[in-house]
Amino acid sequence: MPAIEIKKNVYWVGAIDWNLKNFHGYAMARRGTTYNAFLVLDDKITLFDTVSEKFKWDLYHQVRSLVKLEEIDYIVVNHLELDHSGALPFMVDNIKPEKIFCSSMGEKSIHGHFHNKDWPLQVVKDGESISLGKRNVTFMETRMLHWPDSMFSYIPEDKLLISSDAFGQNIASQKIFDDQHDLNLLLSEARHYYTNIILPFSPLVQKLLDKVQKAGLEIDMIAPDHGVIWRTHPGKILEAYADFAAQTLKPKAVLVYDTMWGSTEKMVKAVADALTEEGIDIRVMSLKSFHHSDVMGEFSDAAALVCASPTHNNGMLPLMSDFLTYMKGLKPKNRLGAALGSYGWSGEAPGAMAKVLEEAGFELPEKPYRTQFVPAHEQLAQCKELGRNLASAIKAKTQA
Ligand SMILES: Cc1cc2nc3c(=O)[nH]c(=O)nc-3n(C[C@H](O)[C@H](O)[C@H](O)COP(=O)(O)O)c2cc1C
Repeated sequence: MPAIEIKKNVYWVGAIDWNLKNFHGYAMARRGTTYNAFLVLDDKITLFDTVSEKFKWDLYHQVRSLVKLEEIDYIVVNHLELDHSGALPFMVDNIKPEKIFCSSMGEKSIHGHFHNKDWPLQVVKDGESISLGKRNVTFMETRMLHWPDSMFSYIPEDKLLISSDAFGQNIASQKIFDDQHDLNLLLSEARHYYTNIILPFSPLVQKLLDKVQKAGLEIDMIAPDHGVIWRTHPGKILEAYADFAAQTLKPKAVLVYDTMWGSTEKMVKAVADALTEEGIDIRVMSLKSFHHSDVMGEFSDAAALVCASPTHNNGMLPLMSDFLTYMKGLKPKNRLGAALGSYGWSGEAPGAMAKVLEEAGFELPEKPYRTQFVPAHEQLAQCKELGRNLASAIKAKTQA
């Protein structure tokens, strides 16, 4: 894959990871990903970010097609997570840069990752600018978006925002610009990425968007570290982020479940029927078929989450514990929940799931509901009743 000029003398020199499914071990990438790095040819030749260690030679050859590595003067490290910094030691060895720019937390993270004290690090402050010659770079600290070290680099002369992990999507493609793809698909991938990575930091995203607006930055291109570069629709992804961060909810419910012998699944279907009859959009997802990150992607804009598991060894099934732990950590706000399941003799699972939902700040309009062994028509009718009551609460919350 050749280097691609994204602005005059600014090149994409990243790598495409076509086969990535397991994103950092906790989420699923549905379409692979890219590790984007950028090379600016100016009086000071500057490399912005690197790639995952596994792809260091891709980066090397991309850069080498434009300049000799030792001709590079500066490296900017916007984010230390290893998918962007894994190739950094290799590039530092080959480039021997005059300076490596990073945030104050970035300096700590560089030492924490590479234990290398003799790199020519230069810590930059929020709002500080450096000159590359014809261009300047202004750094904007974006602490905890999504790591303490994260920052943006803004090049005013090119109206270019290099945005680290923000505004990214996991899409592997040789078509690196937004206008080469279906916009709805991009926004859906951006939402999936946001929900699984950035959702807990939503209040900070809102502050950052405010700050960018108040600073009156002119932005006509946003270049994130994963996925496509927003050159035609930068406004759309900024708008989408405002919406994701506000957690604007739809009259929609995600029904997530696991089952051993199918009784709990029957109960879920009854709840789903009632929600559908009441006009609520639903998504039914078995944890045996869907990864926890796919469920969270669907739950992103849903007002309600229905959790269903039979009782297993006095608790819920392990896939449900896994999902609830993951979901709680992502801190979704302002949601409704319900818990139900079949049991044999002690029946703890619905109560245990309800407890986690409450701890995660969910409002539960209905008590946890359980049925002994296989639900008969009467019990399924009670599940439908639960579904109808939940639908009323969803409508009230979303004013549908
Ligand atoms: C390995 C195993 C452990 C179980 N442990 C419990 C338990 O601790 N308490 C209980 O009430 N039921 C327990 N059950 C019974 C199930 O909850 C019951 O069969 C239920 O109807 C299964 O629902 P399902 O068809 O949705 O899987 C257990 C079942 C199995 C197979």
